[in-house]
Amino acid sequence: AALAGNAVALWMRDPEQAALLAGTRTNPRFLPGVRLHEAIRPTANLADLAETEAVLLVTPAQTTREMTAALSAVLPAATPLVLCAKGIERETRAFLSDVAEAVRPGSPLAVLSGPSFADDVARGLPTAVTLACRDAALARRIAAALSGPTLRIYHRTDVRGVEIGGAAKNVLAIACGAVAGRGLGESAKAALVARGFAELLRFARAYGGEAETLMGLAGLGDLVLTCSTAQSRNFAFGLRLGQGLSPEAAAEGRLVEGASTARALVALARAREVDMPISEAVEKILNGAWTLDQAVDALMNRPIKSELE
Ligand SMILES: NC(=O)C1=CN([C@@H]2O[C@H](COP(=O)(O)OP(=O)(O)OC[C@H]3O[C@@H](n4cnc5c(N)ncnc54)[C@H](O)[C@@H]3O)[C@@H](O)[C@H]2O)C=CC1
Ligand SMILES: O=C(CO)COP(=O)(O)O
Repeated sequence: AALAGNAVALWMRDPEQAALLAGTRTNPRFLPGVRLHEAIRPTANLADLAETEAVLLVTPAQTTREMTAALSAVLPAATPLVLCAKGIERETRAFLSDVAEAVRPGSPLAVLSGPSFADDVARGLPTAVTLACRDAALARRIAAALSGPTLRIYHRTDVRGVEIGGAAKNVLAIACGAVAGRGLGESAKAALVARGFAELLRFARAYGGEAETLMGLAGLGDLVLTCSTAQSRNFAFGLRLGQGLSPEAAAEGRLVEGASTARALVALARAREVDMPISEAVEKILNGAWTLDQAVDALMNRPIKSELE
């Protein structure tokens, strides 16, 4: 937002961290080596966001409900909220836009997703993402306001498709990482990306997302990025699972959204009879029902069928 020429208030919950960031202009823990843009003003006071034109919510997916409620107390009802987390609410199996809509009914809501490591965006490396809002004019306005010389934002009205892409690709990236960690080869990884994408499409169709959205940045684009490199925490988590670490050890205390979302994703898929064998395998590995080798066996020994099924 700052690179696009906006004045930005950056809220964080810890007043000490906010003061430290305001003073040092660096955050060695979360963004090492990046100097905070001069147009960004850190604050620990949510009320400082009351007059902003739009709020980007970038806390973990499972905090969406509590954060939207906290924001509702300080924001005018007309302030657009842009959800940036990628996941599904674990307890309720609700999509994040439905969570925010339930807490703040009728207020403008958008979802921002797509292939974009925070580190790349903060360093001003070229990045392209998708923003969806049911109000097409608002989608265009927010996309234009946040786009800058290094960040290009496409807009759509398909909120569901964009949020499904972000949530599901994290689960699939864990599978890709596990294949890499177990040394199963690049061919297996490519097969997983392609068959994982087929799962994503099937799931989106069953839940009202548009196939074209999933073929774009928020689906295929983010799946390819997250399945390619250990710069992704989901991929790196899978990599360590593949090397034999337990889920707890593999997370290394970092946020792994795919691990939090896997069970809800699989439950939603089952509820509408969507076949998602790769996501199911990830969920079974995470809950201890299968070893990685059992998962590979199960995936390779499924009945031979048409590629389009
Ligand atoms: N890091 C990345 O490259 C990208 C992240 N995302 C998504 O953004 C979301 C957040 O991810 P990151 O920023 O990378 O995670 P992170 O773990 O680096 O940072 C999360 C931040 O949220 C704060 N936080 C955690 N619980 C909170 C709570 N209950 N209330 C207030 N603040 C809380 C933490 O203190 C931390 O500052 C995730 O859903 C992720 O999938 C999306 C695109 C790229
Ligand atoms: O969503 C991301 C890139 O688009 C970040 O992925 P990880 O959460 O796996 O690091």
